[in-house]
Amino acid sequence: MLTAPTFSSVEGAYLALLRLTTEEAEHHIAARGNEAREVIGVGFRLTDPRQRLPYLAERKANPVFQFAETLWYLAGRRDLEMIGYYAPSMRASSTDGIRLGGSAYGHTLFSPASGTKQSQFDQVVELLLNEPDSKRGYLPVFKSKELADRESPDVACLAGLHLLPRDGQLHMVCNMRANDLDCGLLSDVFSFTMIQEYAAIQLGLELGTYTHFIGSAHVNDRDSERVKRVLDEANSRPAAPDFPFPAMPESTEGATIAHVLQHEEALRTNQLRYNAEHIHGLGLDPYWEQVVMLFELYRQIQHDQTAAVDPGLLDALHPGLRWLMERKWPVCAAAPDGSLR
Ligand SMILES: O=c1ccn([C@H]2C[C@H](O)[C@@H](COP(=O)(O)O)O2)c(=O)[nH]1
Repeated sequence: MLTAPTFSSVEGAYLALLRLTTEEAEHHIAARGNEAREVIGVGFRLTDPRQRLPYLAERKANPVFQFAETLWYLAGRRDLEMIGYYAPSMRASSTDGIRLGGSAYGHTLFSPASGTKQSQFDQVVELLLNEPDSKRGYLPVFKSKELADRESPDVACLAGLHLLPRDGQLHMVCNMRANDLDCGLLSDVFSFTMIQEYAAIQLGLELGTYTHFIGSAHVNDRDSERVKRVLDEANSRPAAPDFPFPAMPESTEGATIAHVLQHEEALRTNQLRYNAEHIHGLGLDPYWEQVVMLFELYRQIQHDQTAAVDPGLLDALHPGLRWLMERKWPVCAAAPDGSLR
């Protein structure tokens, strides 16, 4: 078979790549001081790109960051202020403490390029509405000018995203020059499949397959202990948790993203606090209400000195998101008096 191996969710692909790098690494590299085991030229296909979260207690995926990064991309942003609140480690990638560079993929994709009114994304959507069979719906992200600065801490790892409407479905092929399999892959696949689903809605198409190709697939040596624990968990658990991820509502458009981000900012800056009832009254689709609930829970974790988060919010959360929140932050798994439930 010459197409990439197929998986029904990102978790299967993630585990297969971790096993490959652990057992059959081709190279040992030390680029920019990061020692890593590497395999070159790998890929996989997801038949259901909505199944974009891994349910592995040892991995502790952070759904708050995943949605924050996706919205940051979809809004075409590159400010450190927003994304640094959810991922303090990204501060090190900014040269001026204000903006991100190559890794602000959304800025490249969703904000108008200089001298134009349309973003690359809007141009590709227009192209594909006119000629769905087109092979030109490519969104380049890595820029040749990034090669000029050898000291840059932030060079795009995403080479580009290719949108392919075929038989009523929107397929996407992603090309990455490099992917950190333990730290980068999961958040990249989450955000890129969200961009794919958003694009499918704008084109009036069903969601198709997602194919991911990587030039340098690697695991840093400093992460190898965690990778071992993740693989041990996957090998020893009786069954993988199964929490199907819902579809993005068809009403989703740029204004929806802007609306969710208004609430995001108010919560990030601790100007508002919500309970589940407030969130149900915001006029958002239940899908996007879930995202505001995640931001409110994160506000409680960051800004309130609380022994336990609001149990009403946890009860209103999608069971898969709740499962992840409880494993990521002990304060989400605590009873109101702070003891473990
Ligand atoms: O979206 C991203 C951005 C970065 N990385 C990882 C890949 C590399 O481990 C590192 C970038 O290092 P350089 O290749 O730029 O040295 O970050 C990803 O996996 N995904």
